[in-house]
Amino acid sequence: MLSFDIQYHWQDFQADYQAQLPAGITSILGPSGGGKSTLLSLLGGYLSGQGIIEFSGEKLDHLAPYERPVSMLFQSDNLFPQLNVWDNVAIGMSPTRRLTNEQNSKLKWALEQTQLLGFAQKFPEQLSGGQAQRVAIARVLVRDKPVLLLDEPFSALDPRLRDEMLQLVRSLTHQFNWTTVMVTHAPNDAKTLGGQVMLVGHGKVQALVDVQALSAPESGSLFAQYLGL
Ligand SMILES: Nc1ncnc2c1ncn2[C@@H]1O[C@H](COP(=O)(O)OP(=O)(O)OP(=O)(O)O)[C@@H](O)[C@H]1O
Repeated sequence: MLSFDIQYHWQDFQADYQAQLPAGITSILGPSGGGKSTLLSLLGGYLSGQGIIEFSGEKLDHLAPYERPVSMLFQSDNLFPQLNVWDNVAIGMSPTRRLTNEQNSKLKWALEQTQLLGFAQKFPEQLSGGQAQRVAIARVLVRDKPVLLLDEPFSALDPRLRDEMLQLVRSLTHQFNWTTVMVTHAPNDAKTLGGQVMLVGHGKVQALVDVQALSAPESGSLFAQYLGL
């Protein structure tokens, strides 16, 4: 269970987020500027607020990003351009990229899972957008953290590839029992991922419901308003 009760201010923006998220997938939807990315950055430790963040009973709020049981994937720039695919993943396990035999096997396994075995020697500039995001997912796999935060990582991909990536995140989340939280602007992404959806607006968690509610939102509900129904 990932639970949080966080207060955060920045200039005119005042946020106060509370929720409890079980293992599985939660997609965050909501209007632009409503505070979705801010919430993700607070959970990842890239911004600091007041309050409490707990994962499985462990308090995270005083931990630096790298000490948290969390991996984060951004829309782009997840890779080091000067390192090849193998090294971009290796750095997730060891800053020096010197790996034990066991770590080497794990890296190979992660490249297999993300269908990148043939790309190990390629550099980021030689990859398509989808391949680059798969490398970032391979790094998430070797880091082996139970919480995965995604900030619109697939929004620049064409629909078919985007769907493939969402399916990959969905199956890895279930396979490894991750708590995955993804910000998106597309209600369809949330439907593909399954799980639950959280509506964030005006710096607050306004609703948290099963994703099926998106297909038939109650008239007058906040989700219906957000979807323009
Ligand atoms: N440290 C910060 N630096 C710059 N802006 C910040 C910071 N913290 C909060 N904000 C502001 O917080 C508000 C919420 O932004 P945020 O990016 O979280 O919204 P969002 O829902 O993710 O929007 P979008 O869908 O457009 O990405 C904005 O007004 C933003 O300018």
